[in-house]
Amino acid sequence: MSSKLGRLLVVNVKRIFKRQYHKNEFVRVVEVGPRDGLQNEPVNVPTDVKVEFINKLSGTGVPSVEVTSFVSSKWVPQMGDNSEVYAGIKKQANVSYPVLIPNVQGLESALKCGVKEIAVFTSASEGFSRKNTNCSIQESLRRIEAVINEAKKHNLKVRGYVSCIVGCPYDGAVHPSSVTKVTETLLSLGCYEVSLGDTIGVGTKQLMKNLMKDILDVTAADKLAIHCHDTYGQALVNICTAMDFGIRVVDSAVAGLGGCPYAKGATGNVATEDLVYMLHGMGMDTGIDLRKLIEAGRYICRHIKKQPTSKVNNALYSEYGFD
Ligand SMILES: CC(C)(COP(=O)([O-])OP(=O)([O-])OC[C@H]1O[C@@H](n2cnc3c(N)ncnc32)[C@H](O)[C@@H]1OP(=O)([O-])[O-])[C@@H](O)C(=O)NCCC(=O)NCCSC(=O)C[C@@](C)(O)CC(=O)[O-]
Repeated sequence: MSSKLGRLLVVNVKRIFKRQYHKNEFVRVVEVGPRDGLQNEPVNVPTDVKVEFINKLSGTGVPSVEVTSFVSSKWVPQMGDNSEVYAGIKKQANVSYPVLIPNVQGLESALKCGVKEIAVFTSASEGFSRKNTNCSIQESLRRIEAVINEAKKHNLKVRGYVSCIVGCPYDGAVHPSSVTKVTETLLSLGCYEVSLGDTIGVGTKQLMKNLMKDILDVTAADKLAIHCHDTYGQALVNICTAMDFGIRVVDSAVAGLGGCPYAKGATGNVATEDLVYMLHGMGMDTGIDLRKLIEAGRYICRHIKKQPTSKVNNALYSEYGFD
């Protein structure tokens, strides 16, 4: 057998094994409701409500809750109480509390609060990068490098985000190779994991497959997470597709909260309740208590005067009425 054929066989066997789900396999859910969920909320959410919301989420068994962002409050006023929120929450030993950081200025403020994990963010499309962070992708990567160099001195864990993995509200379709290139750069700069964001929820199963094939040629699945907005109702399908390729970390927001202020028309993230219901139905383990999650979703929705968009939340609530 030629060595080329041998290599091909190994790659394909690895792919087949990656597609298998094992009973009770752990899927790490990253709850982004307090940050991605609330950042675009027009109603002013009082700091004590955010703190109570995060404490309730911490009690559900979710291993990671993205708490807030240290971005400019002129750009995102809703996150202006970042330090107070971070200081106010009860930190549980088994939960990570990452915060979103755009630049060294944001990192310096976050360090004063004693954060242990941060998330940096860029985009696979130029148009979104400019609207969201007022700079090109290249410039955002330079900022990220400076942030990571500083973060390393303080032993912080750094997670990365790439937005617009299939489509951009300004530039249209995004080619997988743009996502792969930015993801590789983030990993090489020192991110322990990169979350791939379908910011405007335009992804379909086929687009997700194309992306996975491209990106997994150069990156291991255990370095990736998936972050799907549900604008077109495709989020769970796209998450399953990413999981078929071996991804086991999924971002979501309780009650389906969310949307990015710089991605017009983008609605909420996939709802954590719907995700957890699906994963448990697949025999997978998340460590999350669905009932407590529903209560956390109901709590925040009462305060922002919205109905949860989570189908599971609404179905179970109307059946059992617990709260
Ligand atoms: C990146 C900047 C700051 C550049 O904004 P800029 O205006 O170009 O920044 P600048 O350096 O020229 O500074 C202008 C002013 O902002 C201040 N400033 C500067 N930095 C900070 C900071 N860190 N914290 C507080 N203040 C800050 C700075 O001090 C100055 O204040 P002034 O002198 O005018 O009073 C701005 O564009 C920004 O804050 N953008 C963030 C936008 C954002 O948060 N978007 C949503 C998050 S991303 C997302 O949702 C997608 C994701 C992650 O969920 C995944 C997905 O779904 O795809």
